[in-house]
Amino acid sequence: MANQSPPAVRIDGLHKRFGDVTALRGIDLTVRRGEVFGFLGPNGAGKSTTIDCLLDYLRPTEGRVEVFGIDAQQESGRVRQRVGVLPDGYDTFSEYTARQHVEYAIESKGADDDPDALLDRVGLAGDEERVADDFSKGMTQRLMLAMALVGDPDLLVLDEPSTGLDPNGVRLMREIVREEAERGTTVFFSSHILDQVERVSDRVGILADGELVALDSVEGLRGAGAVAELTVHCDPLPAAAVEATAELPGVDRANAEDGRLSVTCSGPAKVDVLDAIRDHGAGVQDFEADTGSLESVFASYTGADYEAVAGNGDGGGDTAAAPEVGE
Ligand SMILES: Nc1ncnc2c1ncn2[C@@H]1O[C@H](COP(=O)(O)OP(=O)(O)OP(=O)(O)O)[C@@H](O)[C@H]1O
Repeated sequence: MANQSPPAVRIDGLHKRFGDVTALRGIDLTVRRGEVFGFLGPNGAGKSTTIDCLLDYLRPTEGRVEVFGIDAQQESGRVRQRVGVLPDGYDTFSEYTARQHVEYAIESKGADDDPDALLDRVGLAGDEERVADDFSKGMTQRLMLAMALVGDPDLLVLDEPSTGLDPNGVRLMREIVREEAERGTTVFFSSHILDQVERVSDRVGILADGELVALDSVEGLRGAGAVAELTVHCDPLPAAAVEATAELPGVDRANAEDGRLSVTCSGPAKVDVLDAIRDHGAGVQDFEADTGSLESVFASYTGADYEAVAGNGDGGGDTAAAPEVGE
């Protein structure tokens, strides 16, 4: 073999136009083997279009996509053999039962999975004989996930996987992503649900208006883009320390009250703040840092209002709640 380990996904100069609409404006992206990659962006940013080019459901206007070193357009059959897909929007075969759907996926891939075990894994034990047409949206999403897992794929592509899921379904989806990642599966999933992305991703790419505007770990993005709120408990707290802090680059605000210094600053300025306080004679007893959520990063890169995006009625369940703020 010429190359032992090409990345899971390599996207070079991907452009896609639909008539007058430019959906992708030159995406360059590499997804490493074994990582969980969250593809984040507001509605219409181009997430599904990118995924559709990766699976050869759409042909790029320009650019190239490779999956495990295989050209996604020239050899889409080979690519699909190694990929499990949960599409954004789906058509079930109305007269087929859940088990028949999974059996169909097993047959198409030439795999030998146990359909009932897969249905059990996605929480559909007991529903094997039911006709998929009778399924709720969330149950259909679970069924599609079972089909995506057929054949133990090397790459799982999940387009808006939380759509229609209740909080338990969202949690299950997260657990399955983690389990798959632990087994070495690469997971590429798109979402505008920040909480979902934040909890499971090794790295995140933010897409806005057809361009990749940020690419980093969740922590890296927070550090680079977010505002930090520091509360530093000091004894003593000399006025000089407060003044010096207020004048630091990256600091917006510094207020002292009852031996507590509250500072609003850019993420990277946090360390300078603590140094300056100590250098000016303050005795730092304790501090708390709220380093901001991915919400603020998302908003700063995309200009999108997270609340508007999260509350767009796609049934994100508990995911629509504000993300947990890290240390
Ligand atoms: N078949 C099509 N014909 C015309 N325009 C299209 C087509 N498919 C997508 N687009 C446009 O391309 C842009 C990107 O759409 P895409 O579906 O990739 O966004 P997305 O990030 O997946 O959005 P969402 O979060 O709403 O699913 C949008 O402006 C969309 O209207």
